[in-house]
Amino acid sequence: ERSTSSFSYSSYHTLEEIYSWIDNFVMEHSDIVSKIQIGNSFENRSILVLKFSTGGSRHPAIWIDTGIHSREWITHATGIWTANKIVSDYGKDRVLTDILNAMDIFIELVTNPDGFAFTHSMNRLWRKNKSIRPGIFCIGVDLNRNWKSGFGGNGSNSNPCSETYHGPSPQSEPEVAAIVNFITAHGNFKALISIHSYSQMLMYPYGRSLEPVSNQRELYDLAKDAVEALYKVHGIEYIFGSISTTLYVASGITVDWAYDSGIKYAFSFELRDTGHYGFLLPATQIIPTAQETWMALRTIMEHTLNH
Ligand SMILES: O=C(NO)N[C@@H](Cc1ccccc1)C(=O)O
Ligand SMILES: [Zn+2]
Repeated sequence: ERSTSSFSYSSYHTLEEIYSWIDNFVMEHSDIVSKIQIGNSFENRSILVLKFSTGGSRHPAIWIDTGIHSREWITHATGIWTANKIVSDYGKDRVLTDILNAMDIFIELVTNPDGFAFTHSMNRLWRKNKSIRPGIFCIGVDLNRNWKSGFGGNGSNSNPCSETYHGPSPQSEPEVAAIVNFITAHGNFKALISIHSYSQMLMYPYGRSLEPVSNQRELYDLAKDAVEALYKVHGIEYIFGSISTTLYVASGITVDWAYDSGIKYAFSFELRDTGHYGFLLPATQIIPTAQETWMALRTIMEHTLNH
C-alpha cells in the first residue's frame, strides 16, 4: 500500500499491514509524527514507537502502549485509530492542541510483535512473547509480569508454562528492556497508559499490593472523570480503581514500574467488552471503542498537562 487512505480503521490488520501503515502515516504527517525504533523483539522484529511532537528538545512526555498481550487485538486497532485522531484533531481540538503544543506523545502500537504475528499464524489466543531458553519446554514470558517493580511477587508465576510466567529476571525480555531503556533515557515522562482488553476497567497502581499510592485520591478522581467522559460517547460503563482492589493482585506490571520510576499518572485500561466476545471482539466495535477510549485518554492527558 502506498498511502493510509486505503487503510481500513474498522478492520483488524496483520503485523505487516500495521508496519506498512506506520511508514505511510509518518510520511504523510512528517511535520508532527516520526518513527523511532527502540529495539528488537526476541525473534528480531523491529520494536517501533510513534512520536508526536510540535518541536522543543525534551518536552514533558506521555507514553501509550497497546498490544503488550498479543491476543488483545482491539488494543492495537484502538491505538492506530488514536494515532490518526491526534493528527486529524491537532489545530482543531483546543484541548489536544494545547497538549501537543506543550508535551510530546509516544505511542507503541505493537508492544509484543512476535506474539502478535503468532496470533495471526498459529494461535489466536496467544498472550505472552515468544522467548525460548535452554532446558525450558514452554514458550514465552508474560510481558506484564516482567517489570522490576514487585518482580516475582504474588500474582505472577515462576512456572514457564504459566500464562503469567514472569521470566527469569526483571526486564529479561527485550520487549520490556527496550521500553525501560527508552523511558529512562528520556527522563521526562509525566504519564504512562498501558492498554489491555477486556473487562471495561480503568485502573491505576498498585497491582502488587493493596497499599494505596501516595496520590491515590487524585488518581481516583481523574479515573472517575475519564470514565465519565468515556461513558458519554456510547453509554459504555467502566469500573475504576487500583488494580489490586479492582481486578486482582498482579506483580511485575508495567504501571507499577512506571509509578515507582516517578511517573505519577500511570494507568492501565481494560477495553471492551465484559466477556460476551472477550478477546474476539468483532471489528464492527473497533471505531466505537476507539472513539470512547479517546475521550478518556484526552481527559488523562489534559490533567497531566495542567498538573
Ligand atoms: O491480561 C489481562 N488483561 O488484558 N489481564 C491483565 C490485568 C491487568 C491489567 C493491567 C495491570 C495488571 C493486570 C493482566 O495482565 O493480568
Ligand atoms: Zn492484557
